Amino acid sequence: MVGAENVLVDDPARLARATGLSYLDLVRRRSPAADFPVPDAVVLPADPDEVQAVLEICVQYDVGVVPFGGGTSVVGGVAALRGEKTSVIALDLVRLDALVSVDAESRIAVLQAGVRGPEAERLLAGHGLTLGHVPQSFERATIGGFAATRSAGQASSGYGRFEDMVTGVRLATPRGPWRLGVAPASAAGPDLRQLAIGSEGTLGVITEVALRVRPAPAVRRYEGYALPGWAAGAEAVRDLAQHHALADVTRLSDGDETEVSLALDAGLKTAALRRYLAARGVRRPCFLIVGWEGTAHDVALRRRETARRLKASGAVRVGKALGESWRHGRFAGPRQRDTLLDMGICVETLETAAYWSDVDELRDDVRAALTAALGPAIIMCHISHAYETGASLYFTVLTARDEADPVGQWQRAKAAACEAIAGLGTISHHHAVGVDHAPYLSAEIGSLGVEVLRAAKSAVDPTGILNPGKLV
Ligand SMILES: Cc1cc2nc3c(=O)[nH]c(=O)nc-3n(C[C@H](O)[C@H](O)[C@H](O)COP(=O)(O)OP(=O)(O)OC[C@H]3O[C@@H](n4cnc5c(N)ncnc54)[C@H](O)[C@@H]3O)c2cc1C
Repeated sequence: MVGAENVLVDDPARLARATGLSYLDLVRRRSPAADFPVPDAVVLPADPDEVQAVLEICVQYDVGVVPFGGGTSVVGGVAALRGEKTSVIALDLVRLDALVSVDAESRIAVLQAGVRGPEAERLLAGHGLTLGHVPQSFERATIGGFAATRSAGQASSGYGRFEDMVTGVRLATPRGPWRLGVAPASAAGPDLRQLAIGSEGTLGVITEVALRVRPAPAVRRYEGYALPGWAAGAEAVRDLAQHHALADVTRLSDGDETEVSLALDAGLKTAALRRYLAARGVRRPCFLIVGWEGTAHDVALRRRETARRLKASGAVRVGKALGESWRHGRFAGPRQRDTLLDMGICVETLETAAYWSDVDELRDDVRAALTAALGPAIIMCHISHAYETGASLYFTVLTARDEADPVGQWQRAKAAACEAIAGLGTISHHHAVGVDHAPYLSAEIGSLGVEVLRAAKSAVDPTGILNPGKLV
């Protein structure tokens, strides 16, 4: 049905689809014990009909199916868990790589699930359009993966989170095809698109996504500011968010993250910059990156208002070099992980979001929990997604790796952070639930919420073949 050449059973192909890209995935892959499950086969369908046909065969033979997009999950979302099944396949969507249609009048484009971030932008640019979804995993992650995980891109303040962009979704399910989304807004009961988005491959395989698109920006302007400390920085971002003055990219680093940027960014004249900031009363700076995209007129107008409000909040303008340096290095951070691992360092990230009234307490609690679990560690934090009501918090942690038990070391630290988060913030602002956050889901949505998700799953996937062991 998909052709023998599109069913792979060789070890390299199966191993390549066995894990995502979390620190634990990387550590396990490096370990000689290689202690992680591997799919029995990799199947590469070419289109939605082939995806549907593969699911029907998997129902018939009771085979588990792990949808695989870019494989950038950092929560165990693509782990080849079997659940109660004796066999499991990785269903790689990479061949679903087409721009299906463009409705320029409605500004909607339909993309197949396997299209990666850069290719989506390339295909849309041919029509003078952009999606504007640029997460840090942009280069590898796919349209289907973004939808399945409720992804948030770095320009979410301007373009919205991925779920804000989705106008419709097409799924293949064990019960048959399912299409959702016929109008820009609807009061026809609960919005079932929102059930599909974030379903992490447990309710169906997303084969196509209809997306709100925008004219490709004529101008991109990125610049940097410095705030005198975290509290002042968070207050400035809250002020922007609550006065509709956020730039498309709005990213506030805490003091520790700023110090690391200052130490590592060769493009910045650090000593001169420190003197300049100190002269303006900013001794321990927190950098704020702001970036606008759009027409020259729109960018100028919005930039003026953001700048006016930032000045009133005590921000000192650092200039274009800082903004551009961040923009050019925006995908580089994760590439350094292998080097750090080689040096015996444990390096991982985690994220959450909370209402403004809880943001500071949550940041303190997570830092304290990580410090108690890890001992000496560098713990950096930034806000990269801001809303009128609150903000995300993203932590980057570096510490000496416990060579005797590197997996246990991080699992204990992550559990401590999750315990600190539960009740105050969300267990995931954009990394999704997967395996790692599943134990904390009921604290957020209640045991009844988990039951509702399980009931939805048993309606569309009665024999439980889809992504065993994830989400619920
Ligand atoms: C370095 C790095 C940086 C990251 N930065 C960000 C960021 O800035 N913002 C952000 O939101 N996330 C980020 N992530 C997390 C990750 O990239 C996102 O979760 C992304 O949306 C996953 O897309 P993917 O195509 O790689 O999906 P995969 O990793 O392949 O899959 C993720 C989950 O979705 C399911 N799935 C995938 N495709 C489909 C489909 N077509 N139908 C149904 N289910 C499917 C999988 O089964 C799995 O459960 C980052 C990850 C890394 C490694």
